[in-house]
Amino acid sequence: MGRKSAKGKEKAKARKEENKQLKISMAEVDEVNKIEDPMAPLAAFKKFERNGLSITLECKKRPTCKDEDVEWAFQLTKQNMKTLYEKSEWGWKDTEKREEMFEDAAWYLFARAQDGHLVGFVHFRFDMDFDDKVVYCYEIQLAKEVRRKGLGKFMMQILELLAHKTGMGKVMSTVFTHNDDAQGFFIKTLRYGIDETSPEDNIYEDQEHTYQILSKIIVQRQPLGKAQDTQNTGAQAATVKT
Ligand SMILES: CC(=O)SCCNC(=O)CCNC(=O)[C@H](O)C(C)(C)COP(=O)(O)OP(=O)(O)OC[C@H]1O[C@@H](n2cnc3c(N)ncnc32)[C@H](O)[C@@H]1OP(=O)(O)O
Repeated sequence: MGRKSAKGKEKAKARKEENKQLKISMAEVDEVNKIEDPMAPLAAFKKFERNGLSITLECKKRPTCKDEDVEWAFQLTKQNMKTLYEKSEWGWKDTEKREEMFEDAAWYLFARAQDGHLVGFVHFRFDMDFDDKVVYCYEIQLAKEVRRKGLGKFMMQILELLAHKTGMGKVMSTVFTHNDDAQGFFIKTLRYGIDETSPEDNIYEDQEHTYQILSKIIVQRQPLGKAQDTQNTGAQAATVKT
């Protein structure tokens, strides 16, 4: 066996560095998933009082949610999305969707009306997507009576703030190309772009897909160590237009 070339050594070193960084990132995501209430430093975002709505927002990890609340979220998702899923390459399967929504790794941002009944939710996760630490929005679903009043935008802005506070690099979501409401909402209003991992961005992919992966980069303006610094809350919130 001959000697490895200098180039080969450099590549191996770079790969080792990448693996090391990946392990660090994974450990950081694990730490974030242990936070009890990631919205604690975002008190100003726990109320939405606008356009005739008076809504309370609460952020919970799935194991601390009531089963009946997650079941309500599942039923709303089915009501809003079943037809859209049936038009996609995935189809709709009650068991699969329910299992996904009940997984321990799920986080919920619930929206409640003044009398306590649920009107909407976001199911999201702090996770790794390839090499990136991300907040992945699995689902945003609102009841019909509270739509087009700014609540969806407000909830997605909370997700961006959570990503910022916890040092995640982007917020991602998967959206059907035939869901005009969601396309308008994510691309035009929230200014999400097509993620590099979206199937149409893959030059080796010639199959047509009915979904796109969208994302928004979160610019980190402070070191991760200060991610939970509550004194910065006002300044962070001010950077987000609601
Ligand atoms: C990752 C996923 O979960 S994809 C699936 C998304 N969920 C669904 O499709 C379920 C049904 N829809 C909904 O639950 C909601 O309508 C959402 C989440 C899409 C949007 O939430 P809303 O509270 O209704 O949106 P919000 O009022 O914040 O809208 C802000 C802006 O987004 C845009 N927008 C919102 N809904 C729509 C729509 N149906 N069509 C086009 N643009 C829209 C508009 O510019 C709107 O501003 P405007 O009302 O002043 O024109």
